[in-house]
Amino acid sequence: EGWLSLSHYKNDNTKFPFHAWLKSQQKAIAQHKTELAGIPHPQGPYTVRKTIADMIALTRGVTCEPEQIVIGTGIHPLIQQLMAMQSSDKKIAIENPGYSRIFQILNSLRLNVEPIGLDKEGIDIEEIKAANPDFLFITPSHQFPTGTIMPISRRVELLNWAATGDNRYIIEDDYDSEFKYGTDNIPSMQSFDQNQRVIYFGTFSKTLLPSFRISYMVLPPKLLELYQSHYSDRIQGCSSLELYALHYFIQSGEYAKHLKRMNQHYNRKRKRLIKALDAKFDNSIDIKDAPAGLHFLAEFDTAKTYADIKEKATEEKLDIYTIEHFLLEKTAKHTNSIQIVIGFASLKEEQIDEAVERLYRVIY
Ligand SMILES: Cc1ncc(COP(=O)(O)O)c(CN[C@H](CF)CCC(=O)O)c1O
Repeated sequence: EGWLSLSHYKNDNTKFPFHAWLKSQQKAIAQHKTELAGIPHPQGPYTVRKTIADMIALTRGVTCEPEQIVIGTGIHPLIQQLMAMQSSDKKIAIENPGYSRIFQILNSLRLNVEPIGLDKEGIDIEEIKAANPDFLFITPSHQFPTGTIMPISRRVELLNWAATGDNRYIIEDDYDSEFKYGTDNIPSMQSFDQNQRVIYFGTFSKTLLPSFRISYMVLPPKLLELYQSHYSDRIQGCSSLELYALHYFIQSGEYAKHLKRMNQHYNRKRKRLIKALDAKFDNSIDIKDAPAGLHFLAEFDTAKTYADIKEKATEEKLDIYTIEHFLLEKTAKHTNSIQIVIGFASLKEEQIDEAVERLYRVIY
């Protein structure tokens, strides 16, 4: 039989309301033929930015004007724009383990990038102070990939750190923050930043579909000025048809309805998967179960190496990513356990038992 996926890459497309999206696209065409005939504002159509600004104010406490929002075709091009307008002597710190793709991109821009370790509350503040970076790239809402939800105390410490240096910025990557299961939804760091030091990043990849390529950043006023002087002749990358469709999808309440449905759906699947894993692996598994997002980290007692695991996973046709995919310095020290990032979004509920069986055969 075919492959099963425990990858964190894919969403569950069986639940996407394609009909509702189609209706939003039809509305976009009916109402915006003039705009569709031209090229959009470099940051994306104002109407769409206003809708996003209103939404994140409500859901994440982000305070911003539509003028501060820059829409882009993913976090990668947005980060590239942000960093390309900085002088090349800037230093960026990034969580390790963390989002290795961003790490690669920042390195390819020949920037000074420094991996920073984590403690149980998230990124290590002592290491940050020692590194003294100009930018700090973090995922406080659900640390990628360990899942840690950064407590408010650590967030305040980081905001104080940012405020006590000139031109220090925190890049808050709030991906998959829309998915919380039974735990309170801590507002964004941007919402309690008093010194305009937080650059807020959001994406529709996790809540809609990653192939839509619709993401955005919220720039503090000073960086917005720099952006507008650098990129006034830039052309927005996203399709205006899709952006206006997004606008109607949100305005019609379909987006909120979809989020509610997906939270319930993912929570049910997550609980069932964890139950099946605990039953099969008994006490040889330690699940770092942060009740958030579309994946969690699990540690397994085994003498196997990461190379063995990868090879066996291919044999078993099980799509999984070990912690190695997220280590920025690619040195997974060999101990008597291995860590795997388990994504549950694309797995169907009826496939859970089979996936757990295969995982067991991969590890033992
Ligand atoms: C930490 C993090 N912040 C943002 C995104 C959203 O990016 P975009 O779709 O461009 O808006 C992702 C999505 N990451 C991809 C799918 F999971 C790739 C994962 C990998 O490279 O391991 C992510 O992990």
